[in-house]
Amino acid sequence: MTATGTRVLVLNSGSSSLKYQLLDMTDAARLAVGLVERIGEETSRLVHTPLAAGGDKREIEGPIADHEAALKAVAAELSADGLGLDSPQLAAIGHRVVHGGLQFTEPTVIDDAVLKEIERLVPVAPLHNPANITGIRTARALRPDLPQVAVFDTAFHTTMPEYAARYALDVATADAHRIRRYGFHGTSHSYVSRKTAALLGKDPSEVNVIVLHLGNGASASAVAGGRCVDTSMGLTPLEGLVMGTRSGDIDPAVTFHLKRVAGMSEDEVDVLLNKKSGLLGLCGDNDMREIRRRIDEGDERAELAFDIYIHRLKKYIGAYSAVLGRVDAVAFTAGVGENAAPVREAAVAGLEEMGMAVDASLNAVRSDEPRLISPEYARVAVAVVPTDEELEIAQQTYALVSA
Ligand SMILES: Nc1ncnc2c1ncn2[C@@H]1O[C@H](COP(=O)(O)OP(=O)(O)O)[C@@H](O)[C@H]1O
Ligand SMILES: CC(=O)OP(=O)(O)O
Ligand SMILES: [Mg+2]
Repeated sequence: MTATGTRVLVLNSGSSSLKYQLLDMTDAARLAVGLVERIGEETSRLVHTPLAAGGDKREIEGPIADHEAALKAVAAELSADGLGLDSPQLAAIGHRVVHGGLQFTEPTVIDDAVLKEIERLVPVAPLHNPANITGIRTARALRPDLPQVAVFDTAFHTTMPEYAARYALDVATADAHRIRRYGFHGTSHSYVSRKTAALLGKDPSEVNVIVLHLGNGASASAVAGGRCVDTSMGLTPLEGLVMGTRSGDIDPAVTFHLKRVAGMSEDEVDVLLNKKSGLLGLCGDNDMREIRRRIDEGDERAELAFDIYIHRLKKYIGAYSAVLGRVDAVAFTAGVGENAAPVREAAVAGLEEMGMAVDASLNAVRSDEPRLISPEYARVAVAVVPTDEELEIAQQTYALVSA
């Protein structure tokens, strides 16, 4: 496939948001960036910045019913800046697709068969794959002639050894239903682990990195010499760390208990664990900024929620240190990891015996650049490494269509 244009539109559809970037791949310049949030609510908001047109940020408020309406609104904003989807300079549209199962280990041009497979995986990514599918269908309807490429969150984790990926479940049952650890946020874990190696002046093959992707969804991964060897999310993006609204690890028997003793239905348990738990369930807020503000005012519920979040994070740092044997770096990324200095400080506090420490003044620096926050004497580099899933998706998409 040979692309005629050099631009790629990247769509990152979340359960209630749509993030997008239009890039020119000749120099990876961002021409437009934006976000639609609170899709499906009365208070939806589109924030669009036409960087190429030198235009100011535009904010449009008002209800946007679903991801189809969101993408059409984005297309209209791009058109207004002369960057519309009808442009002959557009080479492809790259989609973040959260669950690719075992079959998708590489970026893939989307045809009907691929779309069908992504649909088959909806039960194991119920918050994410439906939004991704709507994004693909809408984009295809707008530009049926253009290649659409899926870049999967699960792809980077397919290198995990069998003993890390397989649950200790009856093998026949697990295999019949393809139940195993898939892991997510892989595009970010891959990008950030490579950037961390570069920050240390090393090749990815030379370093062992623990990546902590802390956004609304959150996951940890152990990356040895550039390959993922373990990660905290599992069959679905519910396992592992405490998240904005998801519980992360719990005793699976809690689910039987909720059904048998608390009388909840399957769907109610699903909604409880995915949407009403995590930081939100613990203290009523899922935004780390708000939690820190409440802690500063002496709010004990917010403080306990923070402590539970940090305790889980610490457990994974410990576990992945043992899995890797030698850790060269711990990298914090995504909304919370990049911005919340108190989270980084608390997660590493007390780990001096493991060679990990945070320097308070380095940790307080705000920057969009990858940076070290550990003191010089520390054996393990602790770093803040901003993720860029959109750039990574654009590069993988363009590589595929221009090959
Ligand atoms: N300045 C900040 N301080 C603390 N937390 C922040 C800050 N900015 C953003 N966050 C956190 O980042 C989260 C969103 O992260 P992000 O990576 O954008 O998530 P997602 O991609 O899953 O939507 C917010 O819920 C918020 O808690
Ligand atoms: C997989 C996942 O949890 O993604 P997000 O953080 O975008 O919700
Ligand atoms: Mg994200």
